[in-house]
Amino acid sequence: MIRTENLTKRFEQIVAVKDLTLSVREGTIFGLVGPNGAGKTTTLAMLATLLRPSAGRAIVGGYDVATQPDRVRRIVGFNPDSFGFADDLKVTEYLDFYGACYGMGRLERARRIPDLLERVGLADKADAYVDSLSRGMKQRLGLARCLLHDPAVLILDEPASGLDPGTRVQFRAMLKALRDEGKTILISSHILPELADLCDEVGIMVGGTLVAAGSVAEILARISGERLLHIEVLENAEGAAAWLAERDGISRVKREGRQLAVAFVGGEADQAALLQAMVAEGFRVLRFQPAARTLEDVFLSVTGEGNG
Ligand SMILES: Nc1ncnc2c1ncn2[C@@H]1O[C@H](COP(=O)(O)OP(=O)(O)OP(=O)(O)O)[C@@H](O)[C@H]1O
Repeated sequence: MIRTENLTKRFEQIVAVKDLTLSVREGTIFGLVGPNGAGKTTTLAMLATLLRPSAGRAIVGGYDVATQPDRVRRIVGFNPDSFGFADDLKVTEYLDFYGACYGMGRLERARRIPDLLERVGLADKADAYVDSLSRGMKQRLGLARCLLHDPAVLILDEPASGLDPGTRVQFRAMLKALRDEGKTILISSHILPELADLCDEVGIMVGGTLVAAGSVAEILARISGERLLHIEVLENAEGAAAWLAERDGISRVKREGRQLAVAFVGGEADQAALLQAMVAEGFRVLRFQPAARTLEDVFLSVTGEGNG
């Protein structure tokens, strides 16, 4: 449903998105995750036809975003990361305005808007001013706005940011229901665990490049050779970090006070040997523990963050 080939966007000196090739199957949720500045918003804006690619191609629902933007707009609902202005509009008026922008007739708008408000749980807010809504309610209103013209594809930029956990769970359930109705959803976040439960597949972007893509399980399996060890030493943590960084099988060491997080490739025997070597070197080891593998570890491993 969405396919990009070597999609690239340059802003003068900056390459915001570089040779991005990905595909999203119809009726699935794809999460684009990456740290700030990774190029997520730029990618989504190109797919929503708001920015023109500098090179490469993007096809949405069979239409090329560069040469058939009108076609693409008809089948895409885009929710940007900022809500924008609602200048003294009430919820219903707000949706009515956008419905008119989409070319919907008055009767169609009058029929569809109450249904949509019901669907996103805002029926009791139909006459409230948009500016008076909470952040979570605004997100749901943004979703309703995306759904006005019943698009096959939803492109949502950081929709869950700033929501409390309960609201996030509700929002996720809404997106899953839309997916189950056959919609294709591309969603971005800078927090992997936020997307992991929701998405059928995720792509991890760093510095404009896609560094990993697949199901969370596949990405986990890809880097499964590596483990994170939590080591704590009684003193001289700086010396221990420097010593560890020179050892075979250790790709990264991060120190915080006397705690060390060490990315290590090796089995149990290798771990035992490392502990022995540390002790033999004179480091007083207080704790030596392989971490349970969390999604955050995966993210840090593939993005290479946590170096140092
Ligand atoms: N209009 C623009 N002009 C110049 N540079 C831009 C423009 N838009 C984005 N960039 C740059 O492109 C890079 C990618 O930005 P983008 O907003 O796509 O990242 P992001 O992954 O969405 O980040 P965030 O999570 O912070 O929203 C950044 O270095 C940014 O400064």
